[in-house]
Amino acid sequence: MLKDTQQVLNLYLYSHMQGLVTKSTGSWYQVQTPDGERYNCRIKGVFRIKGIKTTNPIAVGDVVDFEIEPDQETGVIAHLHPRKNYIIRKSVNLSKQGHILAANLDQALLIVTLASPRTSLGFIDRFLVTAEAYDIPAVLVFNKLDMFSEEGLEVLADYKSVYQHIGYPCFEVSALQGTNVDQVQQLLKDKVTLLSGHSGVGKSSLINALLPDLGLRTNQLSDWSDKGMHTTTFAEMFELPQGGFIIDTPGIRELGIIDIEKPELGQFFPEMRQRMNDCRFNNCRHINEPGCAVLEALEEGEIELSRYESYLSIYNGNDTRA
Ligand SMILES: Nc1nc2c(ncn2[C@@H]2O[C@H](COP(=O)(O)OP(=O)(O)OP(=O)(O)O)[C@@H](O)[C@H]2O)c(=O)[nH]1
Ligand SMILES: [Zn+2]
Repeated sequence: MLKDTQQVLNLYLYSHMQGLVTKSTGSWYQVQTPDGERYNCRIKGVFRIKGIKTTNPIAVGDVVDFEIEPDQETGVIAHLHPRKNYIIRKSVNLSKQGHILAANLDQALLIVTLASPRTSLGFIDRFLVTAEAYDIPAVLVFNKLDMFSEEGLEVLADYKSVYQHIGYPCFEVSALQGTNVDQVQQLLKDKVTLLSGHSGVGKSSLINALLPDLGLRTNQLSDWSDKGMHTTTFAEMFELPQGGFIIDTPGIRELGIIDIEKPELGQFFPEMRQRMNDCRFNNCRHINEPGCAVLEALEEGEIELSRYESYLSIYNGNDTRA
C-alpha cells in the first residue's frame, strides 16, 4: 500500500507540465504554467533549429514541456513545442550562428511619431518588411496625438490610409493624455506582443499608460532596460493585468533587417506580393522591366510612391533608418 502511494506520488512529482518561457538568463528559464505558477527550469537534451546553430536553444515565448523536480520549485525542460515564428540575431562573423531573441510572437507593435522625433517612412517600411520576413503581424501606433496641428492631423490621416490600405492596422494615441489607450489595451489582450520604436517615441509612456496600477512593474521594466549587458542578449516578458504579455527589450526594439535575398524582397511588400504574379517575367525585379505589374500599379497610383521608394532603397542596400 505504502509502495503504491509512493509510486503515485512519484508519478505526480515527475509528471510533465506545459508552460510558457517568460524569462531567460541563458542557463535558467522561467516557465509559467497556464494557471500562473512559475518554475525556474534548466534544460536537458539538445534542441536545434534546422540549418542554424543557436547560442541559446530556448527563448522567451517558447512553449515547453517540463518535469517538476522533487523540490517542487524547479524543473527540467524536456521538450520544445514547434515555434510559429521567432526573431533571431545572426552573429556578425558567423552567419550560420545566431541567438534567438524571442519566439511565438502574436504581433509586433511599432510605435511611431510624426512629431519630435518624426519617424521616417523608410524606417516604418523597413520594420514592416522585417516583420513580414519573420512572419509576425505588424501594427502601427501613432503616438503624441496631442501635439498635432490641423495640418499634422491631415498628414496622419494620409499615413494611416496608406498603411491601412495594404493591411496594417493603425492606431492613433496620446500616451501622455491617455487618448485611445483603451484601444491598444484591447489589442494586447491575451496576445504576446513585441513593442518596438525609436528612442523618444513614447514606449515607456505608453507602457505606463497601459499599466496605471502597476508602477512597480514599469519600474522593474526600466531597471531591466538599464542593464546594458542583459538587454541585448535576453528578453523578458511582462504580463498584462488584462491578460497577455509584452516584450520590451532595447536590443530588439528596432527589429534590425534580416538577410533577405533581393529576388525575395517584393514578397515582403503585401501590395507587391499581390501583383507580382502578373509581371511578364517571372524573375521581374520590378525596376524597369516591360510588362511589370508592380510598375503599372505604381503608375496608376495603386501602389504608394513612398512604399515603392522604400522597396528600391532596401533593394539597393541603402540605409533609410533615419
Ligand atoms: N506630447 C506628448 N509627449 C509624449 C507622449 N508620449 C511620450 N511623450 C514624451 O516623449 C518623451 C519620450 O517618451 P518616452 O516614453 O520616454 O519614450 P521612449 O520611447 O520610452 O524612449 P526611450 O526610453 O529612449 O526608448 C518624453 O518626454 C515623454 O513625456 C504623448 O503622447 N504626447
Ligand atoms: Zn514586376
